[in-house]
Amino acid sequence: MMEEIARAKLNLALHVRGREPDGYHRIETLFAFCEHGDVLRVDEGEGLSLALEGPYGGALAAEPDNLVLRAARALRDRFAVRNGATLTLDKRLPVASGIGGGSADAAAALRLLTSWWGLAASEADLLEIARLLGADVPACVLSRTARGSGRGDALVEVDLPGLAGTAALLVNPGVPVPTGPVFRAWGGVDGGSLPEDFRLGRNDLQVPAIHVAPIIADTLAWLESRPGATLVRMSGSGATCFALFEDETRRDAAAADLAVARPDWWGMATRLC
Ligand SMILES: C[C@@](CO)(OP(=O)(O)O)[C@H](O)COP(=O)(O)OP(=O)(O)OC[C@H]1O[C@@H](n2ccc(N)nc2=O)[C@H](O)[C@@H]1O
Ligand SMILES: Nc1ncnc2c1ncn2[C@@H]1O[C@H](COP(=O)(O)OP(=O)(O)O)[C@@H](O)[C@H]1O
Repeated sequence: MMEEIARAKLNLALHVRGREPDGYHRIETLFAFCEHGDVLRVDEGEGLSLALEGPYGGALAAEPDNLVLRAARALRDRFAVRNGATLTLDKRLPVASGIGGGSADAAAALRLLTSWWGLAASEADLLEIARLLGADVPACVLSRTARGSGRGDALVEVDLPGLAGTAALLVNPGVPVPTGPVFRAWGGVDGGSLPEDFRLGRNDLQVPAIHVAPIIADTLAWLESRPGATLVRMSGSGATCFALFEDETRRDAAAADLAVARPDWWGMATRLC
């Protein structure tokens, strides 16, 4: 048995620069990754199979073509693999929530099966396969801090001193928000490029996402009122919002408050990688 973590992805800032004729959007974003996420395990088996467990496994039970299996098949076909794999996904991240759960799972499958099958696949090979699976999947293959442009799949790794280890609290108000409709609700006005300091940036999908799911505004307001929060923003197309904290003590206090004040919301106390 081998296992791989599918780290939650955060967009520390996300600027939408324009809409392409094919309906996709040009974005500039800063990707960062959390210490925690879903967990994918592999064991021996005939053919490819996937079992789901964990708090959000049920939410994916009806998914006809899980991204994990799509990634596994793409890798198997590319490298003419004859062996099978029995996969188990411990789904801890809420589905369709702006933290790339599905993308991170697909990326974890590529990394895990490369080791499990002993393939001579380079990171560049995995990035190429990832691009076909979704705009966010290449960033999740790296799972390292990076600036993304184009569709979010042209990546440049960045080293931001002091970012690793930053205490963070992720909060989701329990409403699944599909990505396509949020991009389509974007107002079409280019607010300018992503500044070097992501704290001075924005998430341009915040306003359209609040339009789709108004409870996101309450989530942001709740996080903003937490002592010690230094930055509060929505991630991706929502609805998950995050707060970065001065220290873990105040992050933990906020997480404890959440469990009491909003027991029906999902929260994850973590640190940036
Ligand atoms: C918004 C972001 C920010 O990181 O994250 P999530 O909210 O999904 O986590 C990503 O751009 C999402 O990437 P991903 O979820 O892989 O998107 P895809 O499956 O490729 O596309 C889903 C839909 O989103 C829209 N889309 C996606 C990326 C992009 N640059 N422009 C778009 O317009 C398209 O309508 C597309 O049909
Ligand atoms: N392993 C998976 N985890 C989550 N979603 C998946 C998975 N496989 C397929 N999907 C589909 O992909 C959609 C987007 O998922 P996800 O990547 O979690 O969105 P987001 O990036 O906004 O969090 C889901 O609504 C679901 O239908």
